[in-house]
Amino acid sequence: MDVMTAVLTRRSEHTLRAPAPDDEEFAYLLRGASLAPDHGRLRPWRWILLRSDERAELGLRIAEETGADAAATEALRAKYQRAPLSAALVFVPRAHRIPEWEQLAAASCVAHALMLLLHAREYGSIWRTGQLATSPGVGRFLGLRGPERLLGVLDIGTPETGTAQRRRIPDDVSATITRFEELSSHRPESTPATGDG
Ligand SMILES: Cc1cc2nc3c(=O)[nH]c(=O)nc-3n(C[C@H](O)[C@H](O)[C@H](O)COP(=O)(O)O)c2cc1C
Repeated sequence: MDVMTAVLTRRSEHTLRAPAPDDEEFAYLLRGASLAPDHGRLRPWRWILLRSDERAELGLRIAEETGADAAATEALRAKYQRAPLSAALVFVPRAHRIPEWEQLAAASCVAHALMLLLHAREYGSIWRTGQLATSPGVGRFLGLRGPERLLGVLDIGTPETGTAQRRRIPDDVSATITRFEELSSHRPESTPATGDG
């Protein structure tokens, strides 16, 4: 699959079944994704893979925190078992002259590269955040340390409908592009030099 096709046909997949990549295949794909732009090559991220019952724990931690009743707890438990693999993306900011926002951008780039590589292998994925990303209980469960921050999980598996070339027509985003020469006519006049300087 060429890159443009991958970009045009990837979708966030809400319904994911087995199989998902095993640990070895995930590591292989991540190795490729790790070549995404990364100022300073700081690799400010790490991943925690959750499978089977481990995923349910995410929902249970949120249920504990929100005081969910039995039915809501069960719903949360099921919610976080939707996909065969949940790959938690942990942002690991490095103490470095490269500002933190650039490191966060690098972590986002690696996630997108990974999603495209998964898609090219006919896996589906969706980046999920919500309560999960801000829950202190989930952070403790995942063993986050110091300044680390959970950026969410990539749910990964095989899309129910297959990845059959659901090519999309991209929106017209030309209005977001300005040619510099168009800007210049609106620039304020430079103040003429006065006085005897
Ligand atoms: C940082 C981030 C967080 C997201 N969190 C969620 C989420 O919590 N739940 C969800 O259904 N989708 C989530 N998404 C997926 C977006 O909703 C999705 O990418 C968007 O609707 C466009 O759909 P597409 O990926 O199929 O093109 C997230 C995407 C990003 C980049």
